[in-house]
Order: sequence, then C-alpha cells, then structure tokens
Amino acid sequence: MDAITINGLSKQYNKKYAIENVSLQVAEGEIFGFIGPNGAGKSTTIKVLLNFIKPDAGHAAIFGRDCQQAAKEIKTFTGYVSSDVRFYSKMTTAELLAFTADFHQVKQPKKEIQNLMELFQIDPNKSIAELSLGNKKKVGLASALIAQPRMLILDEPTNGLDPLIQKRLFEELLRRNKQGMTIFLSSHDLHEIQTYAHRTAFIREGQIITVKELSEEENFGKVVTLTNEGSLSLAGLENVQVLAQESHSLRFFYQGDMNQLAHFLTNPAIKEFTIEHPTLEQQFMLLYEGGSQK
Ligand SMILES: Nc1ncnc2c1ncn2[C@@H]1O[C@H](COP(=O)(O)OP(=O)(O)OP(=O)(O)O)[C@@H](O)[C@H]1O
Repeated sequence: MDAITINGLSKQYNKKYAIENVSLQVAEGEIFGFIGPNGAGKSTTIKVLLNFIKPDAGHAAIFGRDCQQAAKEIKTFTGYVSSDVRFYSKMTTAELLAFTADFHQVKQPKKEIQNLMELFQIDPNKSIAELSLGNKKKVGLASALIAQPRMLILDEPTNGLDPLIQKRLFEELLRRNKQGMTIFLSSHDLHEIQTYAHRTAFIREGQIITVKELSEEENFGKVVTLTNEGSLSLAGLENVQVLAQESHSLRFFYQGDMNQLAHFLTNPAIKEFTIEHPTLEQQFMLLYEGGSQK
C-alpha cells in the first residue's frame, strides 16, 4: 500500500487553478521531496492531504485512508509542521510537549521530551507565546516528532532555523526514517532535497512536471562544458539547450543520444570538454526557467 496516493487532484481559487490534476504516489518509508517555486501549489496540495481544504476534483489518501472521509483517523498517525508555525498557547514548551506525549500515549514520555528539548535546544520554562518564530518552529517540530507518527508532513521545515539546528533536525529525520517513518518534505532548498530525499516531485503552476529518483541522475541528461577555437555549430545535435555561450566557450544541456554527442565532441575546433550530471539546482533552473543559469 502507498503511504500517500494522490489522484487527479484539482483546486481552484477565483477560477484559477492552484493545483490542476495532480497525481503522486509516495511509498512507505520514503523521504519524498516536493519542490516548486513560490505559488506553485505545494501548500495547497498539503492542505488537501490534511483536510484543511476540500479539492474541487480528485482524491487523496494516506495509508489507504481517504483524506476527507478519514481525516480524524489520519491525524492519529500523521504529524505536520507548517512553514509558519503560529501557536499562541500560554503553556510552557515543556507543558505542551508533555500534553502532546500524553495525548499520543508515548512510552517513556519524560525521556523523549528531554531528548527532543536537548536536540533542538528548547528552553523548557518559556511560554510558547513569548517565543520567536524560529523557536516556535523548533517546538512545532518537537511536538510533531514526539507523537512518533507513521507519516510526517513538513512544509519548509528549516525556514527560520539556524544551521546547527537544521543539521540536527535532518540527522533526527534520517534516524526516524530508518525506523520506518515516511517523510513528505516540501522545500525551496534544493540542496536539502538533494541530500536527504529519495525521490522528488517538481511542481510548477499547479502541475507536476516530473517525479525523479534522485539517485538516477543519468536519466535527466548531461551538462557539457567546452572550450573551442574557431566556429562551432550545434546543428548536428538534437535535444540541446544552450546554457551559456561566449566566443571561445559553450555550455549546454544535452538529453540526446550519447553516440551523437561522442561524434560531435570529435570536432577539431573543440579543445577541452567536461561532461557532468546536472545538479538538482541546474535541473530546477532548466525545469522552471527554460535554461537560464547562474
Ligand atoms: N486562500 C487562497 N485564496 C486565493 N488564492 C490562493 C489561496 N491559497 C493559495 N492561493 C493561490 O494558489 C496558488 C498556489 O499557492 P500555494 O500556497 O499552494 O503555493 P506554494 O507552492 O505553497 O507557494 P510558497 O512556496 O510561496 O508557499 C497561488 O497562486 C496562490 O496565490
């Protein structure tokens, strides 16, 4: 059974699609990245999963339970941390975590709370209301983790966290993932996704462009950088996207036949060349901006 199944999901605001015919499958035990520029539809998709909003069409399920019909049950095994954690409780951080642990009948709650407080450097005596955004976020993450959910949905989890805490968060997420937790990770941070996710979906203007296995970079094409003397024509190559061109250098993205590329590279005008896997950042730029590069 899939951990998340999304089929033909659409949602409009003011007659404009926020998401359109989105379909995705996330396997149990995956860390699944969800990348897209601002306004692409990431939060809308997550809000449907959590039944905060109703889709106009399609359906979504977590571990086979329909996100609308079984929303209550889904909350018992799904943790969620929003990009912008906004709770204004009068409780202290320690009280909130104890309450959450009690609600989810966590074994050894004191030990678990202490571990998470140390991990995220949370002051147990501060009231939630007086915390900064970053500290609220840490409490939100600790609170989601203490419940030991089978599914964890994170919307830009590192937003507002300092680098040490970001590192600790991902170490903890990897540890939990090894124990079986499925993680759905929406992020703008390509490096984060490339480092930690097993697969990622790219979403743009409400539509899924591609879902990629991050370990299989070769499926996505190559970035060729070369220096040349004299004129050079790309006419013999198909599936080429020029990334940068100057009089004696050229960089292009190539998705065509490798024999054709090998033949092209025997051109005597070419003095040096390198062939690389595109980084996720390059892929992102290619997908979103039609090839414009840093
Ligand atoms: N409540 C709303 N009312 C009207 N339009 C909305 C509403 N929520 C989202 N939208 C629109 O739907 C589209 C998708 O928004 P969404 O928040 O899902 O994107 P996102 O990928 O999460 O963006 P970001 O990375 O900036 O958080 C955007 O065009 C947004 O303006």
